[in-house]
Amino acid sequence: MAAPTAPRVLIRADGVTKRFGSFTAVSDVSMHVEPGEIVGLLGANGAGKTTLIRNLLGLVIPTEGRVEAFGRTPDRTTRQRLGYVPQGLGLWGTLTVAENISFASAAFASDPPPLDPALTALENRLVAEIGLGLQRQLAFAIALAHKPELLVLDEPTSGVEPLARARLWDSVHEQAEGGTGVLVTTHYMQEAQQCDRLILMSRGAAVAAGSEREIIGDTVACEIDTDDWVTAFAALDDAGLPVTLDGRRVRIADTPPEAVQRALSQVGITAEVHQVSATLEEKMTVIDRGTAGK
Ligand SMILES: Nc1ncnc2c1ncn2[C@@H]1O[C@H](COP(=O)(O)OP(=O)(O)OP(=O)(O)O)[C@@H](O)[C@H]1O
Repeated sequence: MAAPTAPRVLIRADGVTKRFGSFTAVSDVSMHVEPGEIVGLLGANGAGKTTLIRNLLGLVIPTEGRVEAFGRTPDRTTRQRLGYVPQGLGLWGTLTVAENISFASAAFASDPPPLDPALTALENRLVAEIGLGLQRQLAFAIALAHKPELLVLDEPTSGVEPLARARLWDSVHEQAEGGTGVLVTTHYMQEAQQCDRLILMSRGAAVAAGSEREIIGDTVACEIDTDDWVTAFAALDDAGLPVTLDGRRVRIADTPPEAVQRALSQVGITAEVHQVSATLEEKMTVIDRGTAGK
């Protein structure tokens, strides 16, 4: 019987560290993306997501470790096989919509992408003069025009209104269903559910990986039932506990109920405290607190 073949890896980082002077922006990160999967790179601002992507694309050279795109060191030929939408979108503001498309089609030897009628109507307008939402749509259409095997999207939904955000995720899923691998960064933890696999970054390091469920593991949070949620929140915050608000419900991750009750009793609040599974956001807070000062 033939040995099973290893899944084809589109892009891979192996022990990648990137330093800028004495500052370590990415610390010993290993990860990969396979065809047809959506891998989410999650982390707060400054966690190192963009720097990792820039290493993977060959735009900066790792200080240590190795990156591979389509089985080789990233270069101009590997760039032809991927679609990249950077945070700044990578469009030419002083060229028209049509000129941006021609430029990209010439660079990638591809046909012009099909455009939404709203964009077609603005073909002769300078990109700098059209709204950010349409600019994002254009950047996305251009990134897909040459039918990339891998799509790399850096914060594609940042500042995007909810409907456009949902449409964008639909397009991402459509690409993945067609076999394209997707690497997407976001600092919106709610978007984790859109991904097949997550990598959490904190202060340059990949601190957790897996599905949302796997990453949360058995971390729990306390939920407090009280009408005086303002006082409760302030008291728990003053006690240095990782307190968050879910609507008007006060939650504290990774803290024993007794410690919560103690902090509440200091301000004269007696409330029921239930333990529930932590959210991904809470898990991230717990991890961030754990890595603070390291
Ligand atoms: N060229 C550079 N020189 C010095 N420091 C840099 C450089 N590029 C990035 N950094 C620093 O590296 C850290 C990680 O930045 P990076 O942009 O990778 O984070 P991020 O997770 O993508 O966050 P954001 O969502 O805000 O872009 C930041 O502290 C940033 O200031």
